[in-house]
Amino acid sequence: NLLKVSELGIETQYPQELVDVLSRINDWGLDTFKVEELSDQRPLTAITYRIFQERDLCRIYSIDQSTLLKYLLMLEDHYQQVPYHNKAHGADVCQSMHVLLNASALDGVFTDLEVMSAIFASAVHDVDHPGVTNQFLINTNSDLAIMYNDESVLENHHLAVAFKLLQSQERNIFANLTTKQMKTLRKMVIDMVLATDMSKHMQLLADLKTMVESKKVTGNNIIMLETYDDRIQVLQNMIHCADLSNPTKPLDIYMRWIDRIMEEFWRQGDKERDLRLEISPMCDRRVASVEKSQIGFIEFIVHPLWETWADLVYPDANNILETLEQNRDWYQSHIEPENGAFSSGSITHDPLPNTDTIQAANI
Ligand SMILES: COc1ccc(C2=NN(C3CCN(C(=O)CN4C(=O)CCC4=O)CC3)C(=O)[C@@H]3CC=CC[C@H]23)cc1OC
Ligand SMILES: [Mg+2]
Ligand SMILES: [Zn+2]
Repeated sequence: NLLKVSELGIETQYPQELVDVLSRINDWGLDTFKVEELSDQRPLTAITYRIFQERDLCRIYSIDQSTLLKYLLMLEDHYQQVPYHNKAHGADVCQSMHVLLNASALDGVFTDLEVMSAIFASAVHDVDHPGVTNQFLINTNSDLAIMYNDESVLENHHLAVAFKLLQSQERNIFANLTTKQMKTLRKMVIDMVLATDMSKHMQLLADLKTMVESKKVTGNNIIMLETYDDRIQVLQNMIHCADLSNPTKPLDIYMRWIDRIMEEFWRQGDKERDLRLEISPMCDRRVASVEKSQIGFIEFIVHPLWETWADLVYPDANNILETLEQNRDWYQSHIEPENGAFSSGSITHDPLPNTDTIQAANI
């Protein structure tokens, strides 16, 4: 088992099973929940450590393995125990980003530093998330909203926590980067995590569409990105896609993410009800229509984004888009029937949002 610990980075009673599950590290559809169970609740450390090994980043950047483990374990401990935005989500987005970076249309496009920045940004992107939205933090005059003046409150906080944890010498995984490399990494990580704020979604998607229309490729269909703005725009859309990847995963895995996000939204709705605040979209557990919310989420947000991403890296994301459309069709055909006026329980009230609802959702 000692060998296993150094290879895996964490202690576990199931070393062989964990090694077997992690052998799918490069696949879309790795079961993050299985890693969570088999790693003794250390999915973020297990997955991120494996990706650093897979990409040989410790050798390339002289990162001491015990320093990396200390940082990852501390980072993981700073994810809160909330239903969805917990360490399993961080691990899932990190692994999804890792797979997206392997698109053949992006072969050789990004430097090792950009790749490490993207993996790091994904691992840290929701650290210390309190399980409520930016709007809720603003509406309740929270300390975080005061600290960040209502602008990308959560995303600024995730970044501050992630970089603060680097400040101790025993956890500074970037100690051997040059000053210039660290400056570049820090800027790219900030730009990527800030791009996970859903209020940036429409602008990000519009810019991606423009890039797709004017796409320049080399002879063997590899995307050419000449400026920092082009390069960071692709990385921002990539982390945004990874953050919105639940509906593109195998249906059984997708359903388990839905259970978690809905419980987190409903707990926020419970708080809003107690505070006599207007209950946010999809947050009222008494009038929930989970299927309709997912269809709206896919139709208005997830599919437009993934359709455009699939264009950019054509044909590398075709299977992902296919699974998304199959999952959408599944929910379309499983909408609970409109209940009669006298039925109890979850009668559905959520109308599919028209555009001003979407605008109102401040996305
Ligand atoms: C697995 O399922 C989900 C996973 C994540 C999210 C997130 N949602 N959001 C916004 C909430 C407000 N939004 C809306 O209400 C838009 N909208 C409607 O008006 C009807 C249906 C619908 O989606 C936009 C997305 C987040 O901000 C979370 C944090 C970051 C990324 C996605 C997360 C939503 C999911 O299922 C609805
Ligand atoms: Mg977030
Ligand atoms: Zn996230």
